[in-house]
Amino acid sequence: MTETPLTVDFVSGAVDYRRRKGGGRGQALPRALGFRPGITPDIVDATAGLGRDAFLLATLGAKVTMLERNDLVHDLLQEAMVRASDTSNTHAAIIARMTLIKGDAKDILPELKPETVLIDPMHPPRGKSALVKNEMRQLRDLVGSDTDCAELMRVALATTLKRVVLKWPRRAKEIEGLIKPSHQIIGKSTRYDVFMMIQATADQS
Ligand SMILES: C[S@@+](CC[C@H](N)C(=O)[O-])C[C@H]1O[C@@H](n2cnc3c(N)ncnc32)[C@H](O)[C@@H]1O
Repeated sequence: MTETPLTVDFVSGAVDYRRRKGGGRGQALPRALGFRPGITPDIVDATAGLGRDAFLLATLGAKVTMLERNDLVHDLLQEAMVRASDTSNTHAAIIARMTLIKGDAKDILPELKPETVLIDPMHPPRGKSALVKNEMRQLRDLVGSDTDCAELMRVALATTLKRVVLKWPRRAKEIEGLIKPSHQIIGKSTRYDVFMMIQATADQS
């Protein structure tokens, strides 16, 4: 059977379902990033990928700057943003809150000096690889394993003003050499490690 090519789609399927039926600000990701009643952070998504997290955050009202270093993934995102904008006023309003930049976040974050950063690198391969979703496997085939994610975390922790959130598989090995997170939000398969900058500085002293 031929495999469907990797696509980015903000108007149908799982992404659309999550927009319409998802748990809003109560979901683990927005909570980890500091969404509160009346507070909507501006976010830099340093590892944009297929844009699903960024789109969800923009749906919840956040301005999201997406960084993606892979040329093909960047272009898929850009095309999907144009298609979504043309679909409806609702989608156009969400996409208007999303900005896409091509390049390596390790170089761009120091220029942006962001307040809140999300980092979701390609995760280490799981033992039960058949369970890895098809599109994630296709993305991994394209971009590789993000073996520099420890360095990306170090740059993010050094340049972000308020909060860095690392999205990581719940049971995966820790990234070596990182300071301890201020707190964690643990879901069924995913864990969010939250690094608050004031505490991160205090921990290092
Ligand atoms: C696991 S995917 C992110 C999935 C994304 N959170 C989503 O909701 O679709 C990781 C992506 O981050 C990109 N990436 C990894 N390290 C990066 C870096 N230092 N700068 C820019 N992009 C990076 C990879 O090319 C890949 O497309």
